[in-house]
Amino acid sequence: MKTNAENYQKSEIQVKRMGHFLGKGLLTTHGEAWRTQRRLIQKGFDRKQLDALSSIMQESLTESLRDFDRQISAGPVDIYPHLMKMTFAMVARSLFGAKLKDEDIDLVSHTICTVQEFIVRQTLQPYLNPWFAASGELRKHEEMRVRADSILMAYIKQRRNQEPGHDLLQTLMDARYSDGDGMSDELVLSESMQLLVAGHETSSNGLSWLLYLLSSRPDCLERVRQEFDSVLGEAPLSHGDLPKLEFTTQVIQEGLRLYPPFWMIDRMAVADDQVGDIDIPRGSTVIVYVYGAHHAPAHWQSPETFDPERFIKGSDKLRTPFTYLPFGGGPRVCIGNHYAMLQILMILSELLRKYDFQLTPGQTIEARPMVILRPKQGIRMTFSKAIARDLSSPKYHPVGNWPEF
Ligand code: HEM
Repeated sequence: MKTNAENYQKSEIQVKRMGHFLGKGLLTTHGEAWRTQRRLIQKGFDRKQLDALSSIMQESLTESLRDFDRQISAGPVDIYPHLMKMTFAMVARSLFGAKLKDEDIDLVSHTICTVQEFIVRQTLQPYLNPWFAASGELRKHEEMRVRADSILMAYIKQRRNQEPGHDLLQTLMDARYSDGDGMSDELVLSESMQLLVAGHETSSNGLSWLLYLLSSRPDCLERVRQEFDSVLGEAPLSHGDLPKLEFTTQVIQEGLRLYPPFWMIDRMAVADDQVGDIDIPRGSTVIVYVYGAHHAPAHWQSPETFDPERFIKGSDKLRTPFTYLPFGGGPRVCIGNHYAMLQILMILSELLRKYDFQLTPGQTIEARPMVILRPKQGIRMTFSKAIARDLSSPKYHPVGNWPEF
């Protein structure tokens, strides 16, 4: 991932299969083309830009919570699809601006989900590819993509004739190559689509596991609530609040350790190589087993225990490099990692402010390692309006009585 990273390119599923539907962009290119794009797009995720995006994100969240409020009043819900809807709307509006219409968000989200599932089928059952082509399955998915493209392209064309926005679309449009040229509309579109794909099910997945973990740890949940109360008071969260939310950040880091959304990262060796005493012939698929590294007893004390304190400030200096890598590592480390942390903290702060929540009893929660580490049968929870809490009465599990995971 770092040493000799150039020798390990993205695997066929990403470059060939995803590239067929998504065109060229950060996820599907490598070499000089990738490096140039990465440099330009990175600006969209710097501190100044995240400050500017905070208000669009907050606006989107307020809108999503209205819908969520209606859903939870009818009884227990599987939080997974709800959080996915919430985070996707947020990423989509961070890209295309607060005015992006709900129906357009829904159509693009549905397209991405359906096309992604199709790509997985193409990869797991490659012998069916001739049939997919002959039966019209392939064309059906291509047409879906064309429809989603045309919707997003209309926003891009419109923006070319409008006042500049404070969103990621503007960053993509304003970016300039060394010769002074900007990206074509087609490239802006495929980079936008790739950011939507990459940000689609990642933060929501992390958040779902986090709520599950917190529902079993009232002591941690209470500390998180107290930290939000003391840092934010009644105000909405903005990017500048992040360094003050130390414990909550540790809780999120520990959640991403136990349940890394990207449980593995795949690469293909371009040329022969050797790592330690292992020969890696050209063409080998190499899997970076993120889940394994995060749960290895050699690197983590009681690895299955939920213990946010292991991420106490400065602890990373004592850790063996690359034993904690929820966002990957090296030059292709997640470009949206700071955005994702902001997004998770923002949603968590509002959910805790508005609701108390409990895990619905009697369900088995299991992880299912698909492209992302999904909960196999979802995670059902009951939400009720948060009541004023009496913090003086010690009603929670004492530290030391924590359940194991
Ligand atoms: C908790 C949330 C997230 C997690 C755990 C996560 C994890 C990752 C990982 C592990 C990689 C590296 C993949 C590889 O090396 O093959 C990656 C890459 C990437 N992520 Fe994220 N991600 C998250 C959220 C996001 C969000 C919200 C966005 C965009 C808005 C995003 C955009 C990207 C992009 C564009 C890449 C490819 C970067 C490149 O190859 O240069 N991610 N992510």
